Amino acid sequence: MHHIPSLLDRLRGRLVVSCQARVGEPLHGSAHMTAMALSAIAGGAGGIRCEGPEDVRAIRNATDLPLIGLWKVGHEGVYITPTLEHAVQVAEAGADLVAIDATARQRPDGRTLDETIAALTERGIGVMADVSTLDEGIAAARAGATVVGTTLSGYTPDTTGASGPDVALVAALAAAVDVPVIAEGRIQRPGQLAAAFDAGAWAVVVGGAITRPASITAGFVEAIPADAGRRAAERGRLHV
Ligand SMILES: CC(=O)N[C@H](C=O)[C@@H](O)[C@H](O)[C@H](O)COP(=O)(O)O
Repeated sequence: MHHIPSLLDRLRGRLVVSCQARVGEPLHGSAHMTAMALSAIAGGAGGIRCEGPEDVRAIRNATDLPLIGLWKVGHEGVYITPTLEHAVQVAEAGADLVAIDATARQRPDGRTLDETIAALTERGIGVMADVSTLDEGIAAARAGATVVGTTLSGYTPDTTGASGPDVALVAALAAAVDVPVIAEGRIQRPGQLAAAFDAGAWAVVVGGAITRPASITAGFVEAIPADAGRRAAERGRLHV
């Protein structure tokens, strides 16, 4: 764990960009995600969050900046790095911190969160605890998590329905735990990132607003007025 203090120092006050594309998305694949990561770094990102051992390995080969790795298995329940074995493989692929689901839900390998965090820290692997509530963050910090992130707020049965980022959770965690708090989830605009830092975030992770061109495009498309086509035609500039 000797590298952890300097790693945290390198993340302090920085933007981490999450570069992820699921199977079936046009940008899926390590070459695309490495290009995405390098683009984010060119823009000033201080770290990268990425998914799956292949992408972690590829991006590790492309940068020395801090890497937060995870492994998504499925879409429901505990799907962010669900087992100890997944976490170890993400670390072996080159992640500096491994993000794991740190909610109070039952884990598929039968290990408790405490056992999982203990087994990782014994191996010298730093843990980002992805939580959805204050209580989960406190429990994860107590169990020895290296950092706590708000990643899962809005994505559990008890916390669904949120629209913007959970800045209140960032503030509550920052007041309650003595490990760094990472703000993550639904940060769409620079002002929201600033608000997360003001609330006490150590670092801020932004994903989709930077790295998901399909949803960025959809946001613009949704803004097209319903009568835009008709009004344009009425202006009579059709050369047909
Ligand atoms: C809930 C979940 O599965 N979150 C995932 C965690 O890695 C990613 O799908 C998100 O993109 C990431 O957390 C960044 O958030 P946003 O893309 O909203 O900036």
